[in-house]
Parts: sequence; C-alpha cells; structure tokens
Amino acid sequence: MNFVNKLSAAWRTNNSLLCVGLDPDLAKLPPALRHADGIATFCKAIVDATADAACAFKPQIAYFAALGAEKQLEEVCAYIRSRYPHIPLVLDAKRGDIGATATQYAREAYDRYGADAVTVNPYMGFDSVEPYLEWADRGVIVLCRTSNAGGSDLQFLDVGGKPLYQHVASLVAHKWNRSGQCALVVGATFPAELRAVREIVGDMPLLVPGIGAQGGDVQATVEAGRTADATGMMINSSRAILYAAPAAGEDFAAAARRAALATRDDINRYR
Ligand SMILES: O=C(O)c1cc(=O)[nH]c(=O)n1[C@@H]1O[C@H](COP(=O)(O)O)[C@@H](O)[C@H]1O
Repeated sequence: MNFVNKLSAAWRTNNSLLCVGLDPDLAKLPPALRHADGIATFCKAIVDATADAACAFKPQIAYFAALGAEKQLEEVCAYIRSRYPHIPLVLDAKRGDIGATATQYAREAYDRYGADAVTVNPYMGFDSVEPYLEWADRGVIVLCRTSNAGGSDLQFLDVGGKPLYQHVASLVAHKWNRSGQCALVVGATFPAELRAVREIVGDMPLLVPGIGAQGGDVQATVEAGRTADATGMMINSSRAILYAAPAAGEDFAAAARRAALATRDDINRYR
C-alpha cells in the first residue's frame, strides 16, 4: 500500500486528522528518562498512549541526532512499524541537496528508518527531489508555506505575479507529483494561505503543523484546509501533547493521551 492510501485508511480507521509529533527534548522529559535510551522509552510510551487517536506519527530527526541517538530513532521507528503498521510514519528531516546526496538521504529515510514519508526542502529544485520520487510507494512532503514567521522572508516573494509558496504548490501538484506520492507542508498559523494552497492542489494531502504550542487556530485550520470528504490533512501537534503533564512525576503518557484525544475531538468538531 502506498503512502497516500495508507494515510487515507488511517484517517478513516481512527477518525482522526491528528499527527502526533515526536520531538523528545531532553530538558522537558521526566528526569529518569533524560538520556538517549530514555528518549526511546518516552517516545514508545507516547506512541502507545496516542495510537488510536492519530492518523500519523512524525519523529523529528534533530532531537535524536543531536544526542547521537540515531539507534534509538531506529528503535522508535521499528516499534511504530511493528505495533501500529496501519499508522503512517513520517520522518521529519527537511532534507534538500543535490541528486547524488539526496539519493543517500532517501535511503536513510525510507530504508534505514522505514519511513512512509519524509519532509524535504524544494529550494534546490526538481533534481534534488527526484531521488525520493523513485521510491514510488513512499511519500514526499515538500515545504510550501511553513508555520514560522520567518517563512515569509522567502516564501512570500513575488514570482511572476504570485507568491513563491503558491508557485511551489503548483509545481509540486502539476509537475513533480508523478506517481501521486507528494504532499505539502503548510502551517496552521496561516489559514488564508492554507486555503489558497488547497485551491491550487485539489485533494493532495497537507502536513499542517502549528496548532498547540505555536498557537494556530484549529477551527480556521480545518475550515481552510479540509477536502470535500472532510479529510486531506495531517494536523501536527508535538509539544502540546508530549509535555501535557503539568509537572515532573505525573503520568506523562496519560496526560499525552488526554491531550491527543482532546485535540482530535477539537479537530473533528470542525470537519
Ligand atoms: O515540517 C514540519 O513538520 C514543520 C514545518 C513547519 O513549517 N513548522 C513546523 O513547526 N514543523 C515541525 O512541526 C513540529 C511542531 O511542533 P510543535 O510546535 O511543538 O507542535 C516541529 O517538529 C517542527 O519541526
């Protein structure tokens, strides 16, 4: 089953558009887990606590690589694949490099970590994205209109009468999406731009980070980005779920579960 089919099935099976982001920040973990193996234990507990509320899991590679914890990231990815094979695994790596190097990054994401999809940066152009497209059953999630304020520095530049992010959206939807495996990143912090991207790309899946800790409005996000069948998005929340427990010593997994269920329900209210 390819990435988009797997994602569509997860939307339906779990009745959820929530993507649970796995960004294990050592300083915010329970003290006993503040080491490389601890972040794997933490992430696996979060995965178990939220798997029935999620349409995707998105580990952020930097939180592991910064600690030299790639083995632990492999362990977390293998755990998701074996325990929850119906939930898409999105590796957030935001890669972008020349084709020969991109070929290695694609192997890292899809082969080493077994990811169903990976985030990539389109700035170096088609030949830097092409090696990922050769993995026809895997997803390629291209940065389009990112959630951060600084995203406007380049993504809003006028290119022939339209902003660059809209050019990226049409390029990916109409030229790069050869076997239907592409998706785009559009921040929940910019609902008007999310609506504009949805109009350009039809039913293409969108990864939408920015609710929760970044303050994006759930109702505006859902109304702007949903497809006609009320799906179409992986709406990501990381810190607001991972660190929902108010104090060290509280059951972080139970708190994460409550936060994930509440976020899923909040999203579903506006679908
Ligand atoms: O590609 C991403 O996932 C991403 C794109 C973007 O535009 N903004 C953004 O915040 N992200 C990621 O989404 C997650 C957001 O985390 P929270 O703000 O804690 O929910 C982080 O892992 C970011 O790296």
